[in-house]
Amino acid sequence: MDGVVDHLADERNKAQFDVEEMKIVWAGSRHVFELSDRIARLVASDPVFRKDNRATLSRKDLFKNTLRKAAHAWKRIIELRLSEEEASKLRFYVDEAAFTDLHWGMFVPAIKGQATEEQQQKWLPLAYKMQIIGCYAQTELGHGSNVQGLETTATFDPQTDEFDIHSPTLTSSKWWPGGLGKVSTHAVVYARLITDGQEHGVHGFIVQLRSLDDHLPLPGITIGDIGMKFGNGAYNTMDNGVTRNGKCVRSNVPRQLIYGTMVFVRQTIVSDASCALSRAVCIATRYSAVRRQFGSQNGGVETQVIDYKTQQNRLFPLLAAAYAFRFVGEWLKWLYTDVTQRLQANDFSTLPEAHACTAGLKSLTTTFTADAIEECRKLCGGHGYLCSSGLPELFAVYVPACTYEGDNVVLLLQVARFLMKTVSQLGSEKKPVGTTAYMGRVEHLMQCRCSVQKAEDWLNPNTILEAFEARTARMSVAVAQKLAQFANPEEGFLELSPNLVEASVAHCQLIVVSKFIEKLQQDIPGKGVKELLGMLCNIYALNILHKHLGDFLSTGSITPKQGSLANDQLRSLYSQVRPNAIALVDAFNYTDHYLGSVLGRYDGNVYPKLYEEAWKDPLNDSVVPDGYHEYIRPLLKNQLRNARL
Ligand SMILES: CCCCCCCCCC/C=C\C/C=C/C(=O)SCCNC(=O)CCNC(=O)[C@H](O)C(C)(C)COP(=O)(O)OP(=O)(O)OC[C@H]1O[C@@H](n2cnc3c(N)ncnc32)[C@H](O)[C@@H]1OP(=O)(O)O
Ligand SMILES: Cc1cc2nc3c(=O)[nH]c(=O)nc-3n(C[C@H](O)[C@H](O)[C@H](O)COP(=O)(O)OP(=O)(O)OC[C@H]3O[C@@H](n4cnc5c(N)ncnc54)[C@H](O)[C@@H]3O)c2cc1C
Repeated sequence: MDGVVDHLADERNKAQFDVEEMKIVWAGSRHVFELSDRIARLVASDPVFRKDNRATLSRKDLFKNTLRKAAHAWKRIIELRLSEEEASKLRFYVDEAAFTDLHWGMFVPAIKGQATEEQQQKWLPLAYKMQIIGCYAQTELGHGSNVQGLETTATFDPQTDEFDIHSPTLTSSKWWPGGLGKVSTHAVVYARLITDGQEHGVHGFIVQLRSLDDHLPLPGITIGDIGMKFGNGAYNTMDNGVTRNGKCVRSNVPRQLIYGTMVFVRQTIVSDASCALSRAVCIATRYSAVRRQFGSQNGGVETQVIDYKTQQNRLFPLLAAAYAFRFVGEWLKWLYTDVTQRLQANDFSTLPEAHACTAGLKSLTTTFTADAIEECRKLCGGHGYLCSSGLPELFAVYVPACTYEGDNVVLLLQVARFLMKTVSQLGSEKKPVGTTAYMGRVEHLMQCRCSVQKAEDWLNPNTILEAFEARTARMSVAVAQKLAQFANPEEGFLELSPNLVEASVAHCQLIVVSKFIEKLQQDIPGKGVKELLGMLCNIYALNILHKHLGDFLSTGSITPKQGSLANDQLRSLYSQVRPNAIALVDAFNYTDHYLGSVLGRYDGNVYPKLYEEAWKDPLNDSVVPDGYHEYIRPLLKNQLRNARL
């Protein structure tokens, strides 16, 4: 900021907490903060990583530019001898969906999680050095959610000791895998295993797709890109592929681990949600402090839009959710590490819970984040619709997260199965543990009464927790009782699926709230840091309570009066957060390069930069547009009737 006027300086001076300490809390540790900060600056200062031209590039140029960036990133990783952690941060800050996401994010983890020792020794060194590039080829044209319905077959031929991978139908073409269309040389292909004419369900197979000499597809394999996707630049930096046929090398692992890569990636998606959400919130918050509309008295300045209660009511719950998702993401990472260690010791006992938590939280956080990015666009008024705000592209890149790695509704139905199983086992030897431990107090939760009498009573974490637990337990038990009335449980499950999904959402919201509350029980240094986090936790919880009041009231978990008091408390919390809003988004420590938004600039110098940015549009290369002589002039001169268009 040297020599630059900080238009948000007054806002920063209002902060009542130690922003530098909050940056460490957000990053997770001082080590991660320092590493992230260093790598973010490295990326921001490298001209190859510029991204302000993405909206105007053609698909081919966009894609080639992504290849250039990926190659440059790899070069820098080698030159600077970056660690795995640093390299992954570098790719994060380059901020462009690319085949490398799938290589490092799914292909390598799939081999690590599902391949035998021997296979790992063969493939991992090649993958680590990027001497092969891999992708994750599960989804087909005809089946995505229904993994057991995949049609690709892998038939073992004992004579050649090979598997014949076959796409027997058009709908069995692998369709969607990122990186497959144009870049990947190898894939983990999911196919139905057939030996001796017998089927053994879906397994993963490492398949070479392209020659390592000239990149041409190997004989019998047809590969291409599936076409333009939603948004202009956005996800179109990625090649998503279609392929048929191939040959492969044998794989043999326990059935439960076949889905392991999805559990891993869903866990990373929850942390990613806090990144995408915080980014949108940072843009909307800074711009809301810069933007002024109405309220001028005697020719004085107008009101900053962030001071309107409606703006706060829309924005601050999103800010609170960004922090909430950060902390639940941290916890989920711990849960995943724990389950992985157990699996290595052949202990599968916590896998169902890990599956339910990753599936449910992936669904909850991505749905919320996608909606929140769009809300942030609206919070920025008309300028939010400009590509230079960064929000349209962020939305277009982010929104498929609601679909990939499991459609969000399909995933909530998985949580519902887990919840119903838990309810059905109540009263048996098997006691609910972990995130369902509260079900162990179901008798109390079914009849307890919320004690809130005045608005401030809602600041008690135990009060909030019990209201959320009572709501979820009562919704789950109610739907379980309805299910029990069906002679055929699967028929009942289909019929009641909307109620089941609602119970799952309630359960996942409870997890997020409880993990935020647990975070606040830790030692958190820094003046005012814990206090501010406490306010955000309360905003997150009370806003859900307000938005889902129907659930809380219909289950009798709170009274209408208590619901109204929660809303009063929310308004008071907004006033307390308001002076800290800019500092709370500064704590994300995003560079202007990463934010990619004129509206979210650190210095708040929005208007001159918007004006400057507009002139860079290719349409402004000439004053009189191309096409004037053919189409505008004849129109104006009334010569269209004779014109050849
Ligand atoms: C290091 C840097 C990291 C960076 C990260 C990079 C991320 C990059 C992001 C890039 C962007 C996009 C990539 C996108 C990739 C993809 O989309 S890959 C394809 C993903 N596909 C899906 O997610 C499909 C969704 N469908 C399913 O998961 C299942 O098939 C479904 C469970 C919904 C259907 O199940 P059913 O047929 O009903 O049941 P079945 O399969 O028979 O299961 C029986 C049994 O197994 C339990 N189960 C199910 N899933 C899991 C799991 N994942 N883990 C553990 N256990 C699981 C299920 O609960 C049943 O248990 P039960 O005890 O018998 O009830
Ligand atoms: C950008 C992007 C990247 C991707 N990358 C990859 C990749 O790298 N590798 C890969 O293998 N795949 C990839 N995919 C595919 C992705 O995993 C699937 O699209 C996803 O799992 C959803 O499956 P589907 O498309 O079959 O949806 P469908 O299952 O056809 O869903 C359609 C609708 O049906 C509903 N529905 C489906 N089943 C049920 C049910 N049982 N009960 C109630 N409702 C139901 C859904 O909620 C949805 O509303 C990618 C997809 C996208 C968009």
